[in-house]
Amino acid sequence: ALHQGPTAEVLNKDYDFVVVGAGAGGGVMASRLTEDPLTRVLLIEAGGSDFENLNISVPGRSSTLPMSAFDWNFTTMAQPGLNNRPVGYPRGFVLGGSTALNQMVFSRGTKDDYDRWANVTGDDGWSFKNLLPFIFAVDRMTAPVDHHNTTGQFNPAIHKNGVVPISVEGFPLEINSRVIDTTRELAEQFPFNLDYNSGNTIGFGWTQNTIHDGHRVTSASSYLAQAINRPNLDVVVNTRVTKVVSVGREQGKPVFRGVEIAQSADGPVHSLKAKKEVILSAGSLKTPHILMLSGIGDAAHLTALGIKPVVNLPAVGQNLQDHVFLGNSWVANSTNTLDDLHRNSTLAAEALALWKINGTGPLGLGAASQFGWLRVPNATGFFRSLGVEDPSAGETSAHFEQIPTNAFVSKTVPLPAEGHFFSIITAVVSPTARGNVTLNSTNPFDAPLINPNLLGSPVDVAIMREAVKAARAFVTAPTWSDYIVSEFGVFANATTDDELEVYIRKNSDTVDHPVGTVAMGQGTNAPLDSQLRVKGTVGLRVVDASAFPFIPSGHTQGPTYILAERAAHLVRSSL
Ligand SMILES: Cc1cc2nc3c(=O)[nH]c(=O)nc-3n(C[C@H](O)[C@H](O)[C@H](O)COP(=O)(O)OP(=O)(O)OC[C@H]3O[C@@H](n4cnc5c(N)ncnc54)[C@H](O)[C@@H]3O)c2cc1C
Repeated sequence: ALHQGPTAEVLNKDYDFVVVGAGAGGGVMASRLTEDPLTRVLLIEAGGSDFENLNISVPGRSSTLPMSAFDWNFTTMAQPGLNNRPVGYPRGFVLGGSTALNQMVFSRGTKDDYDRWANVTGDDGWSFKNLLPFIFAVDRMTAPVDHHNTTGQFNPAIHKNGVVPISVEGFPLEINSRVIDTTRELAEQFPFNLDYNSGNTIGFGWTQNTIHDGHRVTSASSYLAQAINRPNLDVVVNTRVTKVVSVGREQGKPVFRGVEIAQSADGPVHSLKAKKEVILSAGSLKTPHILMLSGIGDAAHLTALGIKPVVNLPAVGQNLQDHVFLGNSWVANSTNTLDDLHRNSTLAAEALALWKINGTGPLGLGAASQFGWLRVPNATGFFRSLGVEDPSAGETSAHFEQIPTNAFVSKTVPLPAEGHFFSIITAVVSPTARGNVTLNSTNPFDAPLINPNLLGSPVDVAIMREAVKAARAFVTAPTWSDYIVSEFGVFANATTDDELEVYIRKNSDTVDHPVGTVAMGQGTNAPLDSQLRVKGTVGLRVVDASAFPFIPSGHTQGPTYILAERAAHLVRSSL
C-alpha cells in the first residue's frame, strides 16, 4: 500500500527488506522481491507520489522538470573544465526517481561495456552474455503511438516480453529521412545500425524510448505499478532515510540492518529495522551521501567533519563519471521545426489538446527520433598521441554520441526569439575524467558537494572536438544541401582546434548521467563486492547507478534497470 508518510502501521510492522529510493534501481528491487508473497518489503522515497503529473506524463514537457518540485535541485561545484561554471544537476524527487525526469532514451549499453564490468569485478555474471536474461527482462517493444510501419527501425528478434514498454518515436519529423539518407550518402563515417540495443551501438539508427502510447514510462508506472497492490509491499513517500545504522555485529562486522528516517531537518526521527537487508537505491549522489553520514566512507574525511568512522572505505563518493553534453545549432531552411512550440503558447496549447485525446502529436515525442554513436577514427593511435590508452570499453562502444534534433538546442544560450534551427547534440560517452561526491555538512538535509569534473581531462576535450568535427561532416551529406543554411552563433566562429576548445569549454554541460560513486569491484578502490554488498558490513547492499565501475557508453537508465534485475536475482537466490 502507499503511505504519504511514516504511519504508525509502517513503524510497527516487520519487514525483511527496506529499500531506500524509488528510482530505476529501487523500483525493480521492490517489485521483484515482492513477487515472493512471503517476502515483506518497505520502499522509502524522499519525494512525493505525483508520478502521473501532466509534466511527467507528457514526453514533450520534460524540459519543465529540472528545477521543479520533482527535482532535488542540486548544483555542482565550480567546474574547472567548464571555465569554473557550476551547472544544474537534476535528479528525480518523486516515485520513479530520475526515470520520471529523464529524456526517456532507452539504451541497454554494449557488449564491451558489460564485459568490462565482468573483468574488473572478476564476476562473469556481469558479462553481456550472462546478463542477457536480465537484459531481456527489462524492456518490451510496443507500437509507436502513430502506429506507423516500423519495419527497418529496430530488430524485433532482440526484444522480449519485459516490464518496461518502449517504442520508437510516433510523430514524423522533416529531418528523419535526411538522417537516414546520410547513412547511405556517407555510409563509411555514419553507417546505419538497425538496432543499437543489440550490444553494438556503433552507427546511426532510430531511438527507442521509455514512451508507451505517447506517455512517459517510469519505474513507478512499470515496475512499481505491478507491485503496489501486493499485501507484502508498503511504499512510504515524503520521507528521507537520513542514515543507515548498525544494529549489532556478525562475523566481526557491523550489521547495518537499521535506518533512521525523517520528514524534515527539525522533525521527529524514527528508526526502522530490516530482518534481512537494507538496500540503498538512492542514486549516485544520495547513496554515497547516506553512507558517509552513517560513518561508512573515507575515515579521514568523516573524522574531519566530526563523524565517527564505522567502516573505512575511502572510495565511497569517488569515481564519479558522467557524460558531457554540447548543443551545436544550424539555421535551417524550414518553417517546420519544433522551435515555435517553445515560443508560441497557442501552438503549445493546441499540441497539448491533441496529446490529451490519444497521446499523439509533437508532445508525444521524446528528445530525438534518431541518433548515432561513433568511435574516434584510428582510436589506438589517437589516444596514444594524447598519452592514454583508448578509454572506451572496446569496439562495440562509442567515444561520442550525436543526436540530431529539429530545433535549437543549447544549455548555455537561450532559444533565439525567431528563426528555425537544426541541431546536433554531441556528447562524450567514454570519458576519462573522474569526479566525486563529498560531505558539505553533517546535516542530512543539506546537499553534498558534487563535483562531476566535466571536461576535467584534455582527453575528454579532444573527444568532444572530434564529435563536433563529425557533426560538421554529417551535414555535408548531399541530402542537407537545401536544408542547412549556416552554422549559428559562436559555433560558426569556432574553426581551429584552439577555437573549438574555447567554444566547447564555454558551452558544454552534463547529460545527467552521474554513476560510479559506490562502485563494485576488487580491492580497496571498490566499496562494493560483485554482489553489490558494501564491503566490511553485513546486511547492506547498493542497487543503483552508483554501483557501476565504469559508465556505459550509452544512456544510464537501461543499465540501472539491468543491474537491478540481476541484483534482485542475487538477493532472491541468497534467501
Ligand atoms: C534530466 C535527466 C535526463 C536524463 N536522461 C536520460 C535518458 O534520456 N536516458 C537514460 O537512459 N537516462 C537518462 N537519465 C539518467 C537516468 O534517469 C538515471 O541514470 C537513472 O534513473 C538512475 O537510477 P537510480 O536508481 O540510480 O537513481 P534515481 O532514478 O535517481 O532514483 C533515486 C531515488 O532515490 C530517492 N532518494 C534519494 N535520497 C533518498 C533518501 N535519503 N531517502 C529516500 N529516498 C531517497 C530519490 O528521490 C529518487 O527517487 C537522465 C537523468 C536526468 C536527471
